[in-house]
Amino acid sequence: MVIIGAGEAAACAAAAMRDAGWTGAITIVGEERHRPYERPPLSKSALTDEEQPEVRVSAEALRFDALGIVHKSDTRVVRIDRASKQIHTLDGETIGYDKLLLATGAQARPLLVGGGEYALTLRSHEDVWALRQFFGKGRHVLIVGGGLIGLELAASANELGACATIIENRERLLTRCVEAQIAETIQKTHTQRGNRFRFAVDVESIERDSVTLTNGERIEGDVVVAAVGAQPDVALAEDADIEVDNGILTDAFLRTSDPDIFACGDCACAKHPLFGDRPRRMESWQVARDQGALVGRNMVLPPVPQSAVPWFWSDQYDCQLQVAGMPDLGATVVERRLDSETILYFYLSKNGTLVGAAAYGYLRTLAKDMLVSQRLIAASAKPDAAFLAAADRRLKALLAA
Ligand SMILES: Cc1cc2nc3c(=O)[nH]c(=O)nc-3n(C[C@H](O)[C@H](O)[C@H](O)COP(=O)(O)OP(=O)(O)OC[C@H]3O[C@@H](n4cnc5c(N)ncnc54)[C@H](O)[C@@H]3O)c2cc1C
Repeated sequence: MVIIGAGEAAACAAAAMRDAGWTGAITIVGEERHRPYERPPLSKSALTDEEQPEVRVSAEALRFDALGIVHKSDTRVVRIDRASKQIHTLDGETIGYDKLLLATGAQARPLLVGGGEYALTLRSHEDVWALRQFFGKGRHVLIVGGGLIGLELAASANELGACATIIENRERLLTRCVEAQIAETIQKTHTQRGNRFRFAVDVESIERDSVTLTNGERIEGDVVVAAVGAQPDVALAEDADIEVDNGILTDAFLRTSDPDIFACGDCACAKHPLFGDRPRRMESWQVARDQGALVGRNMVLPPVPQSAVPWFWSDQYDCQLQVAGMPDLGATVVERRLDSETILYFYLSKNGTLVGAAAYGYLRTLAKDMLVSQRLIAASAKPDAAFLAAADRRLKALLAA
């Protein structure tokens, strides 16, 4: 078993292969110098903690030695030869495989405007080092992109006494993943703390310490950060003629168009039996873990399809955003107000099936309902909309129905 990429998904897959009974060799080849580590803290505690940030190694990677899993770090794979079932590394090494897993993740999307090279990005532990020096008291951080990473960066900058200006080319924040009401609340939280926004305008050009917008405005700051999304790392798959479309395409069992090659995590665009025929690519820690665990199992045992409900979160200040399932498949949206700060939306498909849920506010208030929502989505439940809306009625009762 060979795995390309040494992130969260790879670590879970390798451990799952052993858990499924595989006793042969497992080799993970990753270009970073660290053992697989958790990326979510990079935009949060790794920036705000006073101490120097340490790599937080994934739980499964701590078991590599005990499980007899070989991890080749600092090693970039440059080619897959499907005919001879071998991969080739930049150092000239050749490694043969019986089954191969692509867990190559994603890279921060660069800003393709004049001076785009001045903008810093955040994907790796090393990127945090570059950013930290600009996140102190009195600094002004210019963030291009009002998505989750951009907003978390703005919150972290703010917590350290800096001010952030977010430039977003859509009319509002988070158009892709949440209701306008949640986006407005998030924006308000930032504004109250002194962060600023520019909407519906693009960046024309960048200099080391300023951005010029397409409306002619020039904003000065200490650093420019590009937070304009991530692109799946599909180059190896494309070169090997494996099917790719916004990620490495897989069926619900996480098999690619080559029966001996699998894909999972941020690089994979996978079918999911709960959410129709269209394959979906998710950038989520939990999805990377769930898909890793499933694919590791499927590479050893008779395969079973994805069933875990996709889920992600974002922490900003003392609030959390959580999204489960596929809200974009919803035809009807039902609001459930949990308290003055915390709101939950349910997304029902045309036939009344619960396909998604999104909540924003205090974790302690929303956590239970979001857990139940995931279970209802997994069960393809068709809950009564009035029941969902009534915050005094316990969602758990719907599980028994
Ligand atoms: C700053 C940040 C904050 C985040 N916060 C959250 C959050 O709050 N909540 C949430 O749900 N998700 C969050 N995520 C997303 C989550 O971390 C990712 O979805 C998850 O890490 C994906 O894991 P992965 O293993 O698929 O890919 P990755 O973690 O990207 O790992 C892929 C690895 O493969 C390596 N690789 C690629 N190509 C090659 C090659 N040719 N040869 C060798 N190695 C190669 C890469 O260098 C990388 O180390 C965050 C991500 C970032 C970047």
